[in-house]
Amino acid sequence: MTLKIGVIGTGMIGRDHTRRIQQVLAGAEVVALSDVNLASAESVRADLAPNAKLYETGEALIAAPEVDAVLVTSWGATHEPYVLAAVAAGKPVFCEKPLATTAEGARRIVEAEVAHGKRLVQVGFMRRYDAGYLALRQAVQQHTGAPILVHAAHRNPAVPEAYVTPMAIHDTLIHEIDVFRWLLDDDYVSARVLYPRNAARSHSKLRDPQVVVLETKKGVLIDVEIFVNCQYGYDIQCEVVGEAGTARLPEPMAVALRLDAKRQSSILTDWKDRFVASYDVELQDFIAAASQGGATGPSAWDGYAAAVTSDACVQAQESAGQAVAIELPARPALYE
Ligand SMILES: NC(=O)C1=CN([C@@H]2O[C@H](COP(=O)(O)OP(=O)(O)OC[C@H]3O[C@@H](n4cnc5c(N)ncnc54)[C@H](O)[C@@H]3O)[C@@H](O)[C@H]2O)C=CC1
Ligand SMILES: O=C1[C@@H](O)[C@H](O)[C@@H](O)[C@H](O)[C@H]1O
Repeated sequence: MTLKIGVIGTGMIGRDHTRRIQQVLAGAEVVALSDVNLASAESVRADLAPNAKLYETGEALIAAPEVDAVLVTSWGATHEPYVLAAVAAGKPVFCEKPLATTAEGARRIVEAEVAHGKRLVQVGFMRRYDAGYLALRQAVQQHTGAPILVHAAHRNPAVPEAYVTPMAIHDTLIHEIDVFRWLLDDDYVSARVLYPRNAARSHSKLRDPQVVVLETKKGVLIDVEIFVNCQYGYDIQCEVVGEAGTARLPEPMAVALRLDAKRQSSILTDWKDRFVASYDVELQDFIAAASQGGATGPSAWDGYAAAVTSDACVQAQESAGQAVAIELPARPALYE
């Protein structure tokens, strides 16, 4: 069976996911496209999916009889209504992060899915599929002993002028928020945010870098540096300190050069290249589960937990170093 997918939002990642479905992955085909900017959908159709039908609205695409499953890759604030519409239609839906821009919005999706009685939603937390993070998790489970500390960094070379302080949480830290719950099999109890002086390349609406300190239920302390104008590259770092030893996220493969009296190797600059294989595996996983009418991988509950945590982190950004409590209600049985 070929899974017939409709894509809502054909910008940077919608285009890239369409490319992987059409050219890299097996078992699926993009049959429908929609974007508020129809010219963008038209261009993706011309370049990648000539047989796809264009829809003026995401709602019409979700309702279309030829669409078996939906990809939501539009702007974050538009995700919630599309995911709710897909769940109401009983269609599996892959939603890029964030699941919703507020915890209440994500909670509404959890409630709709629980009422439906079966998982339909996968959230685009692709790091869970990254070979490096999978190896790190195995090392933590088998070798380091119980984790005590995590030191991490999320560095982007540069961001556009429109990127402001809370986006460091909603847009960027959200990946760490999810991956550390998964890596440590734990949940958060509090968040703090600390600021050094602003980097010279920043501006009045962006505190950069910043350090987020998360504490977990099991007592692990996690410090994450977010530095989105670090200039030198796209650099994701993570070290877990356990009772018996430490484990570090592997560096992406890079040729080791000895040249001009220096040892050197390149650092990536684009998140698309850093996680290219993980995006492939997460979407192949979606195709497999959606072909059976369901969903797997990062769930709506994970999207909700991330939204609750990111709301607390944004509050902590405004609380001058004070800890902000993080509390989740009981996890519904659907997500056990
Ligand atoms: N997992 C990951 O590593 C990444 C995830 N993302 C997430 O993917 C989403 C899209 O990001 P980008 O592709 O970078 O943004 P983008 O701005 O390049 O593309 C978004 C597209 O959505 C369209 N759009 C906006 N509102 C819409 C609506 N109501 N209905 C239909 N289309 C609408 C826009 O016209 C645009 O073409 C965001 O939620 C972002 O956080 C983005 C980059 C990486
Ligand atoms: O999701 C992503 C972007 O939206 C975000 O802006 C970047 O900071 C992240 O590294 C990337 O993975």
